Amino acid sequence: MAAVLRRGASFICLGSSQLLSGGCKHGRTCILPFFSSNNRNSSSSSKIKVDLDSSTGIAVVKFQNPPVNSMSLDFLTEFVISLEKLELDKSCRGVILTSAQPKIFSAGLDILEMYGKSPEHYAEFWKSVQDIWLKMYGYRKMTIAAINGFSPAGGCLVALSCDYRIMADNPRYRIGLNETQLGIVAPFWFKDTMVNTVGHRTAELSLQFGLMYSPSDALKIGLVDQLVPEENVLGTATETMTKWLAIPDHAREISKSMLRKPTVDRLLASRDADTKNFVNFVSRDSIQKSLGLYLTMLKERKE
Ligand SMILES: CCCCC/C=C\CCCC/C=C/C(=O)SCCNC(=O)CCNC(=O)[C@H](O)C(C)(C)COP(=O)(O)OP(=O)(O)OC[C@H]1O[C@@H](n2cnc3c(N)ncnc32)[C@H](O)[C@@H]1OP(=O)(O)O
Repeated sequence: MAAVLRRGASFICLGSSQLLSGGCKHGRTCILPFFSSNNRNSSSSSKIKVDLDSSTGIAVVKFQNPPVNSMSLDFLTEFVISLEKLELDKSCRGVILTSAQPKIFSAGLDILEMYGKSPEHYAEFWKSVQDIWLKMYGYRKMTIAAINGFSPAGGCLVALSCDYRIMADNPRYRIGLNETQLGIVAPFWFKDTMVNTVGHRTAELSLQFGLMYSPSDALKIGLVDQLVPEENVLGTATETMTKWLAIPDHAREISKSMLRKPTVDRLLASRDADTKNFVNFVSRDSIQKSLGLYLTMLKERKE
């Protein structure tokens, strides 16, 4: 039985029951939107903060999973629920993704979810990674990534899945699909997303070397669309979204679907095989060893 708390106009539901929200179907703790009296609807689960301005139709979704916004199973579950709710909300026309953490957009998939766990856990985790990509790449509403920090691997994939990317022009930041540097392999749908954005030859170099690009190099290869001073990232994203929203929604949405559906369909046609492939791959001793060494390297860097 779920514990349901009512706090003013907001509901919080805890547990696996779905008494109040279609969004709680994943059986995890979730918090329903808090409706205020003005045009802003905010909701804040533990890892994702949503702020929807229904007068403009623009929602800002902030990652708040310290220290580095790594995408754990819980993070991905909350993220997909938030996007589902916004997709169903008629007052929302566009979504900006950004980070509440300084200097980091997202450190990518949580490596601890792929290290030292059971095959069942790997399968559950991988399905949630597939879910977020399928949701984002096929998202009906306009999406902008406001990339205000480092964005390796899964963080880069999330940005690539948006319709437009604005990055902070800070030469210390990096973005890219660096999987091979960890001794792992970006699956075919990560690769497809990269190829669709930067072209085949650049993707060949990028994926094989596991290249991480500075903002100016990322702009050169078309991995991001625009660089702005760090303090202007969210403001520019909001202005840009307003321009895109001048296009009639149905026309933009159908155009996006024509371009992206074949890529989405490739994964939909082979989800189970892709999951099995991931579980077999990540369970190998050699891959576990690589991930263990990488985690140690991350820790030792600080000492
Ligand atoms: C053909 C078959 C194919 C089948 C498929 C097979 C394989 C699947 C591939 C799966 C695709 C994988 C995608 C991914 O996203 S893998 C993750 C890649 N991410 C990274 O490489 C980023 C690693 N992190 C960093 O580079 C840095 O942390 C940073 C983001 C630049 C931030 O640096 P800094 O501010 O200095 O923070 P720290 O390094 O000190 O980190 C703070 C703590 O956070 C831990 N951490 C960092 N990143 C991760 C992560 N991704 N997952 C889990 N934990 C992470 C770090 O260890 C620190 O922990 P501590 O405080 O306990 O020491």
